[in-house]
Amino acid sequence: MAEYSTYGSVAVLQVNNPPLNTFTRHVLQALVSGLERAQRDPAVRSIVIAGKGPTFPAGADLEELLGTAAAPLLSNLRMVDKHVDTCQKPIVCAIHGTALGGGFELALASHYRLAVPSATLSLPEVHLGMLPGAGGTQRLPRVVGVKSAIQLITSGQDIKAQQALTLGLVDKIVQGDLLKEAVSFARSVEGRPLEDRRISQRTVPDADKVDEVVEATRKTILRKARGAIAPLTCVQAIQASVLPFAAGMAREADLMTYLMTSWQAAAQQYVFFSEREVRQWSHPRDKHINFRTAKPTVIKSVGVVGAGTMGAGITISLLQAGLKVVLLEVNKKQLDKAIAVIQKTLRQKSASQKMSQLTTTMDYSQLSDVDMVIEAVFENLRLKKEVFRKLDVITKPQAVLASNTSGLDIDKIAAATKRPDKVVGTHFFSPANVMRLLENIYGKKTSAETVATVMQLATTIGKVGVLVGNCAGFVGNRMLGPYRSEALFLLEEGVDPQDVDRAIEEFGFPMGPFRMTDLAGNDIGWRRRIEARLTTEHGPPPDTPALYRRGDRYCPLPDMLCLQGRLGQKTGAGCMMLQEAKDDLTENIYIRFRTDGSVFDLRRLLAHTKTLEELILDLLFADDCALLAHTEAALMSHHAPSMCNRYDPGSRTALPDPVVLQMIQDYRQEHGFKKRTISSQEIVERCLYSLINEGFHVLDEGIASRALDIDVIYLFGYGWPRHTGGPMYYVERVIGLEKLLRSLETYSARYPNHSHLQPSPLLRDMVAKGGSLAALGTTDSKL
Ligand SMILES: CCCCCCCCCCCCC/C=C/C(=O)SCCNC(=O)CCNC(=O)[C@H](O)C(C)(C)COP(=O)(O)OP(=O)(O)OC[C@H]1O[C@@H](n2cnc3c(N)ncnc32)[C@H](O)[C@@H]1OP(=O)(O)O
Repeated sequence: MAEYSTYGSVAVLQVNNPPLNTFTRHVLQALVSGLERAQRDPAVRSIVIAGKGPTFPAGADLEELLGTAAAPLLSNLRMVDKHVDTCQKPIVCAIHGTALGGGFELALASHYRLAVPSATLSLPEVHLGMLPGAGGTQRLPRVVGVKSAIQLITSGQDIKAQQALTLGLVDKIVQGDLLKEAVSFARSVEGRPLEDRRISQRTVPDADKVDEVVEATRKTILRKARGAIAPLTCVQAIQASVLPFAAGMAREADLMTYLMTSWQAAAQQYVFFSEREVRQWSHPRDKHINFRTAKPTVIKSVGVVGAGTMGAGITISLLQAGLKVVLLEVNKKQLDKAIAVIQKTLRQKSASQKMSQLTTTMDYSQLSDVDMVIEAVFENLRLKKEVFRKLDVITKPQAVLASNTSGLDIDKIAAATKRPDKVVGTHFFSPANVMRLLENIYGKKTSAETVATVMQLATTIGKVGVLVGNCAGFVGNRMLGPYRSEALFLLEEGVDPQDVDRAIEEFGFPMGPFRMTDLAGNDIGWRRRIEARLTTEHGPPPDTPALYRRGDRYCPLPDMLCLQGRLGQKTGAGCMMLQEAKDDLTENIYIRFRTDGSVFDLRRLLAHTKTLEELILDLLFADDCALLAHTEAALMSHHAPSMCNRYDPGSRTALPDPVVLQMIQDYRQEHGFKKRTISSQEIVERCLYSLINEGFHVLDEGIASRALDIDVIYLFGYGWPRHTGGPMYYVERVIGLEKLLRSLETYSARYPNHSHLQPSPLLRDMVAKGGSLAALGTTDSKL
C-alpha cells in the first residue's frame, strides 16, 4: 500500500495501489504509519513520497469516497494532512504520471515538489461536482494567487510540469531517474528551516484584490457553469483563502459537505463512471455477445472514403492514434483542401511523423490492403450503397466496412455487399477530431467480432464509443426528432424562436434548438425530409394537408424557411459575410488551448490570419482548443445570416429577426393558431420530456441496452448539461418517473395529435410496477 524504505538519512514512502495509486483508507493509513515511523527514527532526516508504477496518486478512491468507507477515508486523509503539515523533517514529493485531486493536494501540503517533464497536475474535483477538499482551495491560491486559482480550480484543467514550474507549484523538473534525484534533493535540504516551505503559512499574494477578482470572474463562471453549482462554490472556498489557514480549511470543509451531499455531485459522479462503463458493452439483443466474449480484429490501417469536413476530421483522429490512413476522395480540389487542413492541424503536434502515416488517393484500388474502411461521403443512401458495392469488391475479404452516417439504414447499406457481417455504422460527431462521442451501430447481420472491432477502435482513438441498434436516427438523432418537433409546435402557439432557445439554454444546454439549427445548417434536416418524402424542393408534396404527414402532426415552418434560401449559417453567403465582418469584431472572445492552458484574445489571433473564416476553420480542426463549440457558435452568430435569428455586429445575443417573426405570425393566422403566453417551464418540459419519452421507446425496442448508454450519447454528443447526469438519469433521479408520466399525460391530453407526447408503454409499466432505469442496467452498483 505504501512501501517504506530508507536510503541513508532519507526515508522513501512509495504508494503502491495499482493502477492509479488512488487513496483508499488503507493506503492513507499506510502513509500515516510510514510518516510516523520516519518521524520517530532519529536516523531519518528527510522524507520522499512517490508513487510506484505508472503514476503519483491520482486522488481519493472514488468508490470509497462516495461509499460507506467515506468516513474512515476522510479521517485518514486529515491525519495525513496533519502529519505532513506539521512534520519537522522536510518532505519532498516526487511526481510522475498524473498527480490529481487529493494526490496533488498531498504534494501541496509537502515542503518540496519535484516532477518529471511529462507529469500532469490537476484539481479535477469540479468535474465530479465537488471542490478540492483536502486543502486545495486554501493552498493553491497561496502559491498562484486567487485569480489563477479560480481559473485552475473551476476549470479543473491539466497543468503540465513546465507550467507548474512557472507557476511555482513545483520546485524543480527532473530529467533523469526521479526517485534517485528526489533522494539526493531531499538530502540536500536536510536541516534547512521549514517554516517558509509550508504553503499553509504563506499569505495569498493578491489578497487585497480578492473581492475585485471574484466580482470580475463571477459573471464568466456563471455563464460557463450553466446551472452547475460546483464552480461557484469552488470560488467561495477560494475566497476564504485570505482568512487564517485554519478558518479557511473550516470553510472549505463546510462547502465540501454541501457539495458532496448535493444531487449534482451524485449526477456528475454517475457521468464519470458511465463514461467508462460504456466500454463494458453488451449487444442489446443478445447479452451473450459482449465486451468479454467478442474479440476485436486488430486494426492497423484504415481507409477513409470522402475528404469533406467529416472525412478530414476522422482522418486526423486516426492519425493521432498512430494508425495508417489511406484517404480517398474523387474530387481533387476537395482532396487538396482536406490535406491542407489535416497538415495544419497536425502541425501543432509532431506532425511529420503522423503525416507520414497518411496516403491520399483518388483511386479505389489503393484501399485493397487496409484492415478497415470508414465511408464518409454525403448523407445519401444511394451514394453510400454505391460506395459499399465498390468497397466490397476492392477491399480484402476480412476488412471491416463502416459507414459514417447520422441516421441511414445500416442494413440497407450492408445489403449492397456480400459481407453484411462486416458492415457496421460509426456515427462521428462534428468536428470529428474534437467531439468525443462515437455512436457505433450494429445491423441485423453485423458479427460480434465486427462490433467488438469498432468498440475497440473508439478506445484506440480516444473516443467514447456507445453501441446502439439500427433505426432511423439511431439513438441521438432519433430522440432529437420529438424535441425539435415540440420546439416548432411551440412557435405555432405563440413562442418566438429566441424564447425557446433561452429556456433551453437556461436549463444548461450550450445552444437552444434554433441557434443550433442556425449553426448546423437548416438544409441538413430539409434534405432528410425530402428524401423521406415529407416535403419536396418546391413545397409540400401534392395533395398533402399542410400540417400533417402520414397522419402525424407536422410543422412546415423550417421547410418554408429553406424555400426562402434561409439555410442557416454555413451557407456560402455566411462565409462571405464572415470575411467582411472581420473588422466588426468588437467584443473580446477568448479561446483557451487545452495543451498548455494558454488563453488568446481572438482579435489578436485575427491579426495573424487573413480572414475570420480561415481562423474558424483552423479552430475547428485544432483538437486542443477548449470551448470550441461555444467559440464557433459565438463567431458564427456574430456575422452570418441565420435561419431564425438576427445577430448585431459585435453582439453574441441572438435577436428576433423581423422577417422570420412576420412569417411565423402570418403562418399562425393562416392556420388559425391563437397566440398565447407560454412559460419557460412548459417550454423545457415539452421539449425535453418528449425527447426523454423517446428514450424510453429506444430502451423498450432494444435500440440501446442501458439508460446510461443514452445518457452518455447526450452528454458527449449533444451538449446535455453534465451536472444533471444526462436525460435518463435526470428524469429518474431529479424529476421522478411518476412526475414525468403525469406531465406527459397532461400534455398529450392537451395535444392528442402530438404522438411523441404519448407516454411510452415502458414508462407506464415502470411507474405501475415501481421499476427503475437502474434495473435496466444503469451504474447503480458503482454509486
Ligand atoms: C458525505 C459528507 C462528507 C463531508 C466531507 C467533508 C470534507 C471532505 C473532504 C474530502 C476530501 C477529498 C479530497 C480528495 C478528493 C479527490 O481526490 S477526488 C478524485 C480526484 N481524482 C480524479 O478525479 C481522477 C479521476 N480519474 C481520471 O481522471 C482518470 O481516471 C485518470 C487518472 C487520468 C486515468 O485515466 P485513464 O488512464 O484513461 O484510465 P481510466 O479508464 O479513466 O481509469 C481506469 C480505471 O480506474 C478507475 N478510476 C479512475 N480514477 C479513479 C478514482 N479516483 N477512484 C476510483 N476509481 C478510479 C476508472 O473508473 C477505471 O475503472 P474501470 O472502468 O473499472 O477500468
